Amino acid sequence: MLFAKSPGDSPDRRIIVPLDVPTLAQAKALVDQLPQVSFWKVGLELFVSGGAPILAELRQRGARIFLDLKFHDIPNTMAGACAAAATYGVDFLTVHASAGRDALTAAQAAATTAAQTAGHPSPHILAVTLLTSLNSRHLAFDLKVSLDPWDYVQQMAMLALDSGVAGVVCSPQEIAAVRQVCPVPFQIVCPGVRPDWATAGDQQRTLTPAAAIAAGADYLVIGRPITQAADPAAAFARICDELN
Ligand SMILES: O=C(O)c1cc(=O)[nH]c(=O)n1[C@@H]1O[C@H](COP(=O)(O)O)[C@@H](O)[C@H]1O
Repeated sequence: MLFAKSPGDSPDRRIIVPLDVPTLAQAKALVDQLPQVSFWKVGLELFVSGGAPILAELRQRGARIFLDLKFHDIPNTMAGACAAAATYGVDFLTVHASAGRDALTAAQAAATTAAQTAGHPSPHILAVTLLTSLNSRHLAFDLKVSLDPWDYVQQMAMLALDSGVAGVVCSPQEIAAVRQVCPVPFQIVCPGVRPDWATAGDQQRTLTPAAAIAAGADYLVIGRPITQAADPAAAFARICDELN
């Protein structure tokens, strides 16, 4: 499962759909509704409520898995959590970049070792740079960070690269900032993606799917525009058409 995006990856294989639902039954129903989706994200809501069975279910169906638990803790705890998560055989796993260099390095090392012991390829640890629900005002006034999102994300990306993790999660608005300092094959995975026919909701720093791919995203995480559409399969197909 350790892979870099191949240049031949078609648009549909570069879209990751989050299973942001409260029960395993609802998650399975969504997976059944969207057989075209090859890459699913399991996040906090579903993992806390339903636990690991959804991961086994997705693996059995041959899907790629992004386990998005956004760990943020001291290095020893991060290492233990990432080692445990790596035994599930997932492709991507998230931690917060602001946990710091030692925690990031420990996370990737522990995940790699645990995955190998369990007979899985190592998961790619992705460092979340700055949540896409935050804007420059939140950064300046609430968090008292003096950098704007572009510079802050770039700093977090340099820290992630330097710490040995495989990539970052960032808004599509900062893809160029990341690529300036993190060469391929460092992975750039972007939520905060909104087709122009969808509402932004709580996302603050967005681009359309086509603009995000044009800017150099390796993968797009697109949730509610697909999963809360009246016809999720049609919404997914419409986004793929726009990317083609
Ligand atoms: O790590 C993530 O996936 C993530 C990071 C971030 O900065 N922003 C963000 O929205 N996400 C996730 O991406 C998904 C976006 O979903 P939608 O806003 O419905 O498209 C959610 O599952 C979020 O948890």
